[in-house]
Amino acid sequence: MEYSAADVSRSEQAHEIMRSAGEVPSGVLPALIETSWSRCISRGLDADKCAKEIERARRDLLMTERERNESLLKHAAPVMNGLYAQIARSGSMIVLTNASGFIIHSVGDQAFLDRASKVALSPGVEWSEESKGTNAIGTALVEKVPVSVHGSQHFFSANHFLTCSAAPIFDPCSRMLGVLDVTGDSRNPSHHSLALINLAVQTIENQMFAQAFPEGFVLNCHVQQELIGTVFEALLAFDHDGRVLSANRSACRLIGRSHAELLTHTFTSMFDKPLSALYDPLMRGTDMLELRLFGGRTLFGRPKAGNQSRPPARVISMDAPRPESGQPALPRVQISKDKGLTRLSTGDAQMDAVVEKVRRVLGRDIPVLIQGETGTGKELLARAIHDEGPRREQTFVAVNCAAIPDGLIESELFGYEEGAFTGARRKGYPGRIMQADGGTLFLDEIGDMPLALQARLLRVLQERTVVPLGSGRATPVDLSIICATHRKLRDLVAQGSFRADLYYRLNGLTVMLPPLRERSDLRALVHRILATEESIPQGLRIDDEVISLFERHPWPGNMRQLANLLRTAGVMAADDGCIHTRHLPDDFLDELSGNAPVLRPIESELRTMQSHAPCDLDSLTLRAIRESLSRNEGNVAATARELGISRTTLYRKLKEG
Ligand SMILES: Nc1ncnc2c1ncn2[C@@H]1O[C@H](COP(=O)(O)OP(=O)(O)OP(=O)(O)O)[C@@H](O)[C@H]1O
Repeated sequence: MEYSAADVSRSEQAHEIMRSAGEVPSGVLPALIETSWSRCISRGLDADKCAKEIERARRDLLMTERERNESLLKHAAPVMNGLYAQIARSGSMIVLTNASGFIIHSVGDQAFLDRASKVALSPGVEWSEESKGTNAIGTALVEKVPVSVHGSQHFFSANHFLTCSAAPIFDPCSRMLGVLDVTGDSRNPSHHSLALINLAVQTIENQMFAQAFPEGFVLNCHVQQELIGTVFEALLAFDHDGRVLSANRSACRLIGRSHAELLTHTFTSMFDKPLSALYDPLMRGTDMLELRLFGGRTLFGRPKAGNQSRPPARVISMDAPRPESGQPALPRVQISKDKGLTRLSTGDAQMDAVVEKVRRVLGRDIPVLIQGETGTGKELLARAIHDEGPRREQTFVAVNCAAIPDGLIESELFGYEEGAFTGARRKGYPGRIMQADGGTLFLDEIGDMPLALQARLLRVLQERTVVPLGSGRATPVDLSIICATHRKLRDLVAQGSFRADLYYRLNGLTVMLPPLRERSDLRALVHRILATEESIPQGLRIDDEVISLFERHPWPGNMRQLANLLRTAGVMAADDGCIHTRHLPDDFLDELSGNAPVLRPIESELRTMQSHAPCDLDSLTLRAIRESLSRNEGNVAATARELGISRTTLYRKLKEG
C-alpha cells in the first residue's frame, strides 16, 4: 500500500496531537492508534467537540437493534454476565455493540456505568470511529482485530478517563456481527482485559457456530485431545457431501488456511479418513477420531450431526429445522436450493427427456431406477422427484449402499431392537427404512447391496412392513422408493449378483442420466452453477477460453467435478471478477496439457473390469484408484493423498491400466 503526501502529513499531525497530550513519551505510537487518529483528522473530527455535545441515547432505535441482533444478544448476554462476575467491583463495564458500533447491551458496576453515561457510553449510542473518534469499539470495527485504547489515545479528550479493550465478533460465515468491549478507569488499567475479551468472543462465536448448521456436521477438533470441548477448540462444519461449509478462527489457524481457502475443501481432501468416518457413528465405532491433515499433522476430532434427532449418514430430511429467526443466513447446501425438476432442464435433449419421463410418473408410487455414471446428479434427480411429488412434506432419506460395510448395512436399513447385538445402542435404532416412513427412501448404489439383504428388501416392498433385527414384530411402513446405480443392473442379474425379482420390483421406470461429456448444455450448466452456488461471488464471469477448455475435457467426475472445480476457481477469481485459465486447479490443467493421462470415464472402466471378472492385483489396484477418484470428485491430489501414493504413481497406474 502506498501513502500519499496528505496521508503522511495527517500521520504527523496525529503524532503531534498525541505528543502534546503526553501519550507518546517514548516516541513509539501503536500503529493502529496512529492510523485511527489520521482517519479522525481527515474526517475533520474535533477532539474537544464531543465533551460539550454529548448526544442522547436513541431508545427507539435501541429496541429495533436489539430485535435485529436477537441471536447475537442471546449468545453474548450470558457470556457478558460470566465475564462481569470475574471483574465485578473493579470499576469497569462490559459493552456489546452491533456491526456499526451501536451499543445494544452493557453490564457493569453502577458507579462506573453512571460515569460512562456522562460520555454516552451506554446502550442506544453509536461508538463508531466516525462519531466517537479513536476508541476500542470503533477502531476494532474498522481494523477487524482486537484493539486496546488507553487514556489519551482516545481521540476525544472527554474520553481520556477511559481504558478500553474490544474485539470484533464474527458469525460462522466470517461476517462481522458486532464488538465486545471491556472499559474501565484509565487510572487502573488491567493488562488482562484484551485476553479476557478475546476468550469471551471466542466463546460466543463457538456457541453460535455449534448451532448454525442444523443440516450438516460439525467437527470439534484440536491437536490436544483434552482441549476439545473448550473455548480453544477448532470447529469445522461440513455438508452431507463432506464439503466445508465453514470454519472458526481456531480451525483456520490450526489448519493454516484462510476461511475462503477452507471453503474450497472437502473432508476427504483435508483428512486421511473416508467421509463415512464423519457421518456414521456406527461405522466409526468411536466417539473420537484421529485424523491426519494434508500437512501431515495429526489432530483429534469429535464429529456431531447438526440435529441429533435426524439420522446420521447421507440423509437429509427436507423438513429439517431452519436457523432460528434473527440468525444470519447461512450457506445452504446446494441440493436443498436446487429443488424441482425444471431446474434440471438446461437445454440438453437427453436430460429433458429424462425430466419429461419422470414427470409422468410423479405421485403414482411407481419405483424409479436412476442409472448414470458417478456424479451425474442421480441424487439430485431423486430429490427433485421427491420435492415435486405428493410426499414432499415428508422426509427424504438417502442411503448409499456402497458406503456402508456389508456387516452394518442390515442394521442401518432395518434397524434393531434394544440389546439386539453387542455394541448396539441402548434404546435400539429405528433404521433408515422406518425413518423414511411417509416419505421417500433413496437407495443409492443399489447394485452394491449384498444378496441376502436384497431378499429382506424385497419383503419390505411386497409386504410393506419392516422387522428390525432382534425383533419378531413387523411394523407397517409406507414409502416411495427411488434407486440409483452406476452399474448395469440387468448385467448384474445375468451374473447372478442381483436378484431378478427385486430388479423387476424396483424397475418401474428406468432413466439414464447422460454423462457430462455427452451433454450439449455445458455452457448453460456452468452459468447456472456460477449464478446459484453460494460460495461463488455474485456476478462472477467466465472467460470463453475456459469454456473451450471445459468442452475438451471428458469430466470423469461429471457434474460433481464441474461444480467443485467452479467453486475452487470462483474463490481464486474473486478479486478479478472473471474466471480465467490461471484460476483453474493444476490437476485439471495437467490433464488437458497431456502431462497427465485424461482419465477414462469410471463407468466404462468398471464395465470393462466387470466383463473381464478381474481378480489380479493390478486390476484391484486400478479399481481402488478409480473408486477413490470418484469419492474425491476427480481430484487427483486428494486421491493420491487418500491412497498414500504420489501423484506420479497414480498417473502411472492409470496409464498402465
Ligand atoms: N444439474 C446440476 N446442477 C448443478 N450441480 C449439480 C447438478 N447435478 C449434480 N450437481 C452437483 O454434483 C454433485 C453430485 O451430484 P449427485 O450426488 O446427485 O450425483 P450422483 O450421480 O448421485 O453421484 P454418485 O454416483 O457419486 O452418488 C452435487 O453435490 C451437485 O453439487
